[in-house]
Amino acid sequence: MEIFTSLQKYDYEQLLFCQDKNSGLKAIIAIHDTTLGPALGGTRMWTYKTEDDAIVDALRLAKGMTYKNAAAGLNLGGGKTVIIGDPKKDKNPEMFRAFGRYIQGLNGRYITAEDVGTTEMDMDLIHLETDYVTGTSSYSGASGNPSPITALGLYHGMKATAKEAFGTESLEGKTVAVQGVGNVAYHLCEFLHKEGANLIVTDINKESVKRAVEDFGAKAVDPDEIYGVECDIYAPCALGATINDETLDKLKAKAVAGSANNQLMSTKHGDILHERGIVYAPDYVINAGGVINVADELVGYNRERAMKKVEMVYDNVEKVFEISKRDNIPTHVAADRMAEERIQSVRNSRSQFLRNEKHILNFN
Ligand SMILES: NC(=O)C1=CN([C@@H]2O[C@H](COP(=O)(O)OP(=O)(O)OC[C@H]3O[C@@H](n4cnc5c(N)ncnc54)[C@H](O)[C@@H]3O)[C@@H](O)[C@H]2O)C=CC1
Ligand SMILES: CC(C)CC(=O)C(=O)O
Repeated sequence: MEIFTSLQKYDYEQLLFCQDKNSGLKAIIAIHDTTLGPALGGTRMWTYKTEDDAIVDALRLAKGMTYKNAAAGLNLGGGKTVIIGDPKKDKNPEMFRAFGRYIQGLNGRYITAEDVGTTEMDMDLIHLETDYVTGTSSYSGASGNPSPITALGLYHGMKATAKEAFGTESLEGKTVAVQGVGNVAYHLCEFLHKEGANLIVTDINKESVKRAVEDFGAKAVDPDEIYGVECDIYAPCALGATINDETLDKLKAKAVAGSANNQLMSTKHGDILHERGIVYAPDYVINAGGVINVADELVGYNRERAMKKVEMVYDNVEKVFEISKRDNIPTHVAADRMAEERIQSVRNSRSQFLRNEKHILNFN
């Protein structure tokens, strides 16, 4: 891969490769843009087929965080880490401590949290080496695992999506097809079940499927079947790029609203959803609940205030639909416009993030 060509294409600031032989750490930290503030974004641990796949994932996820944080109104830039390895087999405490020291070396340009494959316990280990970590469990001002709060934001955003697609925000009697019932989607299913929605679920992990079937009366289907099921809303909550050439023609849903990052394989697929009249709630707008919650730690965590901000996911999703209709553009373009306008307005007055005594990180 031509690294600088890739960085220049979407204007990335920094890409770091962190290696620790002792613990087996192989981490890639991508910092996309710090115009709005320090880059905040989670750490994913995953078994990538190639190192290039890991780099591409880190880059795509970091850019998504820039847009997510901007669209959510946070004074934070975008970054993300991927650790190469199997989260079930390759973790050890020294690995996360070594990673924490690399984060500390960035002196606040990057702050981390959980993502797929990492847990509160991992964040606690990172915290032994640096304060630039959120979503920890046992420290004063910690907000814990963000997944249930991401689910809450997603639920609010799904209601805004239902209002746009069906004229009512009620999800009672609606059928939601959930792909991947992990940390976020399990809690989403709980909210949906309480409201009286019908659930169709799938996961490559049979235990997760069993739990959703037993706890919420969900109907289970095989992973490949989820795209073609009769449903009102398709909720992609596993990994990215599941809206692609192959799956689009199978989709029967009238709306797409899920937690996964980078749901569209390419922007072309967002255009096709728009042309077909399928209401798409842009991923980084609807899944911002978790980052909104952990960001509150940076100003002294207050759960009540954080929950109020997470409710705003409804308004943000609604705003995207309004821009989309006003300008007659697909919703993914509308969301990008909303985020880019905010970044540009700040960029006009200052450029890269520079820590100063007025900044959010200097809260005491
Ligand atoms: N955890 C959080 O607070 C946030 C998560 N996200 C995104 O939401 C998505 C889900 O995150 P988590 O629930 O934390 O992760 P998770 O790892 O707990 O859940 C993902 C689930 O998807 C399943 N899965 C993977 N590939 C699959 C496939 N091909 N078909 C069906 N199931 C499959 C996994 O077995 C797992 O149960 C990820 O894309 C993540 O980046 C976004 C914002 C915040
Ligand atoms: C704190 C995390 C929930 C942030 C993140 O990495 C994400 O929203 O994807």
